[in-house]
Amino acid sequence: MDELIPVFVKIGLSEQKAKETAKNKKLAPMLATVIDDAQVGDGCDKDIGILLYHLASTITKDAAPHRAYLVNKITNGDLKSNDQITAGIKFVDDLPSIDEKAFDEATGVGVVVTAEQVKDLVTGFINDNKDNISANRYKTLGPNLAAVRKLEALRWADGGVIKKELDDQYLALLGPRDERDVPQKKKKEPKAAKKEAVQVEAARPVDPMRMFYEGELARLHKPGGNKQIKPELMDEHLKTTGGKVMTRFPPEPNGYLHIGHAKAINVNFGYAKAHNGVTYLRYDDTNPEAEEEKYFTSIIDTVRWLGFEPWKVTYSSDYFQQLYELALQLIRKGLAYTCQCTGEEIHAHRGGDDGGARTACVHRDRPVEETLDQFEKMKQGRYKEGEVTLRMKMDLENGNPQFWDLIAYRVLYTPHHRTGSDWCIYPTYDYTHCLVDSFENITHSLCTTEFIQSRESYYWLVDALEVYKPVQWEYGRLNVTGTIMSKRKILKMVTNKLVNDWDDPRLFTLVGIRRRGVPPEAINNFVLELGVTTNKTVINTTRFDAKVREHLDNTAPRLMTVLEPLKVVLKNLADDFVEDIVVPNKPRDAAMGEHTVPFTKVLYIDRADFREQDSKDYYRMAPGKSVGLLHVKHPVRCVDIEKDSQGNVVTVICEYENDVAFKKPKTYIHWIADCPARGSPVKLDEVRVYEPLFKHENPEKAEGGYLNDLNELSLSVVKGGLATVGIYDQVADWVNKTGGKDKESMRWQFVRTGYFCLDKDTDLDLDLVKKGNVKEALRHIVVNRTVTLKEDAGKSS
Ligand SMILES: Nc1ncnc2c1ncn2[C@@H]1O[C@H](COP(=O)(O)OP(=O)(O)OP(=O)(O)O)[C@@H](O)[C@H]1O
Ligand SMILES: NC(=O)CC[C@H](N)C(=O)O
Repeated sequence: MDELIPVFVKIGLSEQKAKETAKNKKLAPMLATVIDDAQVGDGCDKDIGILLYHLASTITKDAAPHRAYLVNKITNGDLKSNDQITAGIKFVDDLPSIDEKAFDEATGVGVVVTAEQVKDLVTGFINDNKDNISANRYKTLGPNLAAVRKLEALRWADGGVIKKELDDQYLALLGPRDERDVPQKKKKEPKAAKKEAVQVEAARPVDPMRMFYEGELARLHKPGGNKQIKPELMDEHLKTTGGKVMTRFPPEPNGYLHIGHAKAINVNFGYAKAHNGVTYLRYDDTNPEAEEEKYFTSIIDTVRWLGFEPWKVTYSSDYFQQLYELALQLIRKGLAYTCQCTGEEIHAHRGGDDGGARTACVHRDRPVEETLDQFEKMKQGRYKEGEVTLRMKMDLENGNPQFWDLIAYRVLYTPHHRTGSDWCIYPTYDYTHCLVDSFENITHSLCTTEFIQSRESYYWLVDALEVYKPVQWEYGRLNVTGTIMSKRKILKMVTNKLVNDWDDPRLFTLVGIRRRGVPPEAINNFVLELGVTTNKTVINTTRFDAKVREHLDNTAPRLMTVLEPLKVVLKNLADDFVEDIVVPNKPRDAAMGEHTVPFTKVLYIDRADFREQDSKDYYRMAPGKSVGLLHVKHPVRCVDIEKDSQGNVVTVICEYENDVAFKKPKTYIHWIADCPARGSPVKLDEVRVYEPLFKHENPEKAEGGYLNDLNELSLSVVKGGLATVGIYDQVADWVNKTGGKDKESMRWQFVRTGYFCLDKDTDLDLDLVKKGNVKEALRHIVVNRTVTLKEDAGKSS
């Protein structure tokens, strides 16, 4: 693509860079397209050219449909830095359509940070951290530069200006670098000790709570710092709360929680915890049509399972009377009116969609008395559903689509799960959320960024009613690709029986991943380590799996199992030969305990560990070859095979090489003794192996939508698997430690196979286990594969 070189030079790339770029098969055509979009084939300002280059080299597949939009934002001068472009790509990634205001907000369009502001903020930062900087000197410069750059107020400032300011202030505080700042050469340590030191370093946990002390969340106001329309509102608030941080997690009880909610739970409970505050679990139950008892129960269960205890459990419906009384006040203030417009009329009045202006409806100026009368009739059930609403008189001039005459109340005759038929008028989210936050003295109303535009109406309403005003702060949603998270869509899969239920382990509902064996700690660490900023986070399920694996690797006992058994006979051992072998539950971790398994003449190995045709790069069992059996002293050599009438190998005859000079085998495989006297092997009645539920990264964009994108191979059930008797000790141990109620918390690494857990369909008699008879207690064993052993699962997938 040499013909592109001069074009690339014209936009400001050096000759060298242009040549390199032209050689790059992916980047060259993308940059050419971007240049085309920008219509700068004949050249442009170098600054613009560099930005276009950054766009072309970093744009993702999912952001590509919005390429032209981003190009335009660069050429019109809205996006001025690589950082803004990166934020822009992230923002449009996977979006069907773009709201310009939200885009501008997310990318810092129009935000100017002066050198003076940089100076002030850096000075403040240095003052706050003076002790540490004075003690540790220039060693702190790198980490502090990173920390300063993360300050929300400097989000869009020039990186070079920040660095220079920090360098200057370090110099002023510490003077020039001297011998104290020369990095110490590490002393050479003996090999073994060095290895240990590295391991200790790697195992040190990062404090996942750190984001609440630094970064965007650390700069939220302190209780008492949020201005009120009347100062006495704050006095009263502080008197009630004692200055405590108060947050809330407010799910709508219309489905089960999903992994995105784990982020919301961690943010709300985590922020409060980090500041010695408290968190409400508030069921946002203002829509009786979608709510069911089972969802309420599951939500609190899941919050507790994740390790959080609500300070109080409340319901928006607790406040129906209070909300109603405030609605009367709003009407009396002339700030609400009953409206008989249809949904379409309201939509049309809103304007905006096709550039049309907003218009008031004929009901907007009806007399207060008339509204009071009609609102009373709404309450008395004298209107049909959809016939009338109560609307707030917000703002018709404003361009914010979420801030205009929003609906406050509607008529619904579905009985409410808590208030029954007491009410037939129900408040909307826009009316309820901010007021209930206010009643509960919430200090920080933390929610996801799709509510940014609702912030204006939130503040309007509390101020209009002159009640305490919390602060709303938004963080980016967690989206996981390769799955579906929306409750409505999962419900559709459940009702169409495309999955077994909400807790189907293939789903990313929290009950689903819990049943799949994922430990709550892994979920919490996963969401916290992703960080909490206003950016939307899009993560692939494989990244989640990696986190789960990491946790289980440290915590799950090992067990030898074979999913597809192949019989092995050690011909040189006596028929009644039995040796007890002690197997650690986790190698090199004595604290995890051990179990004992018999080693006998007849064994089972995994069929996948045997091949009739040997090859050079194959180290497992094959005719003539010697292979190790895990935890067994000597290797075994395959000397013969027996086949059935169809030519399938049914028995592998081996010699136990206890008589020949020991030679370390290239590999060790797992095995299980056939020793009925010791209860070995233990039958695994069902091993449920899960693969991704959908075929594509983005199931919604698949042809025919997500319902047509299901992977037929997402569940396979293996029957006839076997485990060593170690399973008995491990289950007994787990029951003793945990009580054994949550079966999925019995988790293992099945050696060389994957991570598994006990499924709730397992028949386990806890009383018998407690009486010491675990063998009889464990009657029907069902296990779920939580994750494969490695990302590229190889043979275990
Ligand atoms: N994917 C997500 N990432 C982070 N927070 C989320 C996510 N989904 C929901 N939340 C937050 O969890 C809280 C409770 O949400 P609620 O149950 O009302 O969810 P929702 O937005 O209706 O969920 P969905 O649309 O996914 O079914 C809200 O504050 C919401 O913003
Ligand atoms: N402000 C919020 O956190 C919104 C919660 C609300 N239950 C919703 O998602 O609709």
